[in-house]
Amino acid sequence: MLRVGLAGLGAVGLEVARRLEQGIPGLTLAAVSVRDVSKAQSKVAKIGAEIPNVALTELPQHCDVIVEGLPKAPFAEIARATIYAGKVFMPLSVGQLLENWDLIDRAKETGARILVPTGALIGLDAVRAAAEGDIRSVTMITRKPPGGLEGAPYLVQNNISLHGLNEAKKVFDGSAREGARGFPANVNVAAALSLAGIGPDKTRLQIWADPQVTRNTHRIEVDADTASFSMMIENVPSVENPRTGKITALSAVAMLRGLTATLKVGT
Ligand SMILES: NC(=O)C1=CN([C@@H]2O[C@H](COP(=O)(O)OP(=O)(O)OC[C@H]3O[C@@H](n4cnc5c(N)ncnc54)[C@H](O)[C@@H]3O)[C@@H](O)[C@H]2O)C=CC1
Ligand SMILES: O=C([O-])CC(=O)C(=O)O
Repeated sequence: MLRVGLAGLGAVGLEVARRLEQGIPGLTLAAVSVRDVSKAQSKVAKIGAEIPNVALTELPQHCDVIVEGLPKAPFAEIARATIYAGKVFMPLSVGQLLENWDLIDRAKETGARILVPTGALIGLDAVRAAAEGDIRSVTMITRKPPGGLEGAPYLVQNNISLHGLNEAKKVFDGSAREGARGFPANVNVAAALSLAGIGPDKTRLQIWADPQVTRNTHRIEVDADTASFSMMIENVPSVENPRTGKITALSAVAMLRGLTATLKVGT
């Protein structure tokens, strides 16, 4: 049995916990790290009892694989602990991976692996395949309801107000790296896309605050020597955190399932 640990039990962690508790062959939920154990227990009864709640830095001692579903601030703590312990690290806060890039070299030394799920996105298999050839450009255009973008550091720093918006407004146009830094709770998908393709500085990103959309929408356009393709996903917001598409947690579940599956489909 592969022992899975969950860092954070919000929209992503909670759904992964529920799915693991329902049963995934070859995987067991071994430990969690949450701040409010009684709240977690009200959602998944075994937490705090059969499933221990431990400090972030201790989680890797109990597990083989850690799924990270935290806000930006505690990311580095669990990422470092997992990678230093030589375990498998599955981050959802992918933008923070760009901010802690030394971890890749550290993982090479310790034997840790960093597996980034497709998350709230689409088609990273095609982007990775195209990257084996020559990709000329990758552009992502994200549209979110204004409320989902409120409070983003880039908006605050640039005095961009979304109050009373009644038509779509482009609030960012730049690289995936700058976008992930300025909107850490919104475009982890752009960071993942950039890592699958041509990197965070060459991947272009636009972010629109759009009062007409109710779903977080990401459109990707790729131009490569092997193919040109465009893809779009409209994410149903999760109940626990409307900024996070429901599919995000399920992408992590699908990746976990692939760790032990006999038949694995997709790149
Ligand atoms: N890669 C992707 O495609 C996507 C990534 N995300 C990112 O994934 C991450 C998780 O997203 P959600 O589950 O929606 O976030 P969330 O806000 O619903 O949950 C985060 C949880 O972490 C807990 N937490 C905070 N500090 C903690 C600490 N020190 N120790 C233990 N727990 C702590 C909070 O109490 C909360 O329950 C976020 O960074 C989000 O931006 C979200 C959507 C898509
Ligand atoms: O759920 C989404 O559509 C994307 C998202 O929040 C992120 O990438 O951080």
